[in-house]
Amino acid sequence: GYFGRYGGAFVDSAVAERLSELEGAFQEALGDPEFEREYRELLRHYVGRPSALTRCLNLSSLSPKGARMYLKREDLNHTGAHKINNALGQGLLARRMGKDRIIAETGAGMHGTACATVAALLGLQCTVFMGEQDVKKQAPNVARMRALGAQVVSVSQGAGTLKEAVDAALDRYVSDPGAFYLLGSVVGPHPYPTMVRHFQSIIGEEAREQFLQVEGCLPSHAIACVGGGSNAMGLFSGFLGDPSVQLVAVEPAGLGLHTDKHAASLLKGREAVIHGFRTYVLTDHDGSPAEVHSVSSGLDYPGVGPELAHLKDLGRIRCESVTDREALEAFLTLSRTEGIIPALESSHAVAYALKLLPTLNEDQAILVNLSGRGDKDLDTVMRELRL
Ligand SMILES: CC/C=C(/N=C/c1c(COP(=O)(O)O)cnc(C)c1O)C(=O)O
Repeated sequence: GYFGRYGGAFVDSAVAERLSELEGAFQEALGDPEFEREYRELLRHYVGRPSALTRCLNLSSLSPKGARMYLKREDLNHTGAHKINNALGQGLLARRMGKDRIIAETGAGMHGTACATVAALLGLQCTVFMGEQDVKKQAPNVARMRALGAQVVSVSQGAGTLKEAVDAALDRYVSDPGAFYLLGSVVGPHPYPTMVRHFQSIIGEEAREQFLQVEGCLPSHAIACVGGGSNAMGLFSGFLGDPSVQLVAVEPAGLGLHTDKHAASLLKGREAVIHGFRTYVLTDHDGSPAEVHSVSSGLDYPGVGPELAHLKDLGRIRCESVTDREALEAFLTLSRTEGIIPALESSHAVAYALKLLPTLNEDQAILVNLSGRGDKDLDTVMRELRL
């Protein structure tokens, strides 16, 4: 369960026992054609895959030398983000293991909504832990989770954001041995980073085929925002074998990397253990996870996936960042130029792409993961931009 020096499972023996049972069930499911068939059938007929690859015709015209920009439309999936790809896969695994209740963490509420959706579909009980700050900031998703029958537990500890939601979910996992923890990103103890990457790899598999079909060549850059790293690993996994494709991980610079109000774990973190795995962590003076900040709840996390940490050390991915302000501006630019309202998380990838596009020439085309839709963020954007 290691990616170079990162990953592993730093948990007590009782939890280690359950994680190895989980890994066994996952490996068995991978070997069962029936599991794969049912997963792929639901991706098609329930999630609505393959998700579109949309060319930004108007934005592309902004690039003086004719470079083109494409969006992988994970915002068009059922529930409005990439999170459903993973929630569905793990939900099927939970049912296969005979579990009747799932627990989850959420920040933006997209993973929580995906879990509540899959629980309704598969007849499972669902409890979602959510920081009280995010309960306020992503209220539309709290209503959606409750409408879908999930119990949403507000977490008041600490900053009341994603880190505390994960803490609370892990506590419940320990105290309730019958619960299945449906973890929402490529983080946490082994096998979660491997399992979540597997269930998100459909993104890169489709995008590579679609891009070759429409452009007749590979993208010069594949760009994704990074919170825990699951939409990025999903996209990147389709191109790891193509060294000509520059993989760009875009982190939240919040109020600036020179402040402590950001969540750029890859760019500014140091090696440490968080939530049972070793990775780049933003820590405070005593080495514990620092309080972090991003305008987008889904990127507001002090850790990052171990595979991304390893790919950074290998030099296989480029780590970039954009500020809250740049993400908010990109939210409006995409909405008003292409008629597509992106999630604030995804707006970080769009903001970087908009800076990159003018520097490219007519034989280059870039691919941006539009990881989710921005309805949940409208109040925040209207307030922050005084619209
Ligand atoms: C699992 C906690 C993260 C959540 N969301 C993260 C997120 C992210 C960042 O998560 P990763 O892809 O795992 O880095 C990107 N795009 C959208 C639309 C997101 O909602 C959530 O609770 O919905």
